[in-house]
Amino acid sequence: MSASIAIQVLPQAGNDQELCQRVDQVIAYIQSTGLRYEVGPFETTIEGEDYDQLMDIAKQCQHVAIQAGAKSVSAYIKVVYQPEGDILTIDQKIGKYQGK
Ligand SMILES: Cc1ncc(C[n+]2csc(CCO)c2C)c(N)n1
Repeated sequence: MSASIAIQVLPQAGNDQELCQRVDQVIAYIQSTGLRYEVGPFETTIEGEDYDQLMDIAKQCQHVAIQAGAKSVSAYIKVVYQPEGDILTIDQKIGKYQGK
């Protein structure tokens, strides 16, 4: 595995329900990419072999939040990248905590 990103998207919203609806649309977009991902209460982690693809997905998440009705959106993004492709995977990091 070459890269992983964790992205927290915070769309502007009038209440928690609106916030959740907008974050849900961002997560649906992430699901549609077909990459391995893990949703958490603060952020979603995505991993893949193509660093540029992951960065494009991170960018597109902002557009999806705006399309979902947010007037503005903040995002906090963490990145791990290793061109040789030997990073720890999501499963290697947290599988042991999920009873896998
Ligand atoms: C990309 C991204 N993934 C997860 C969260 C955390 N989060 C906030 S609200 C919510 C539930 C939506 O129904 C979740 C999972 C986030 N902020 N941004």
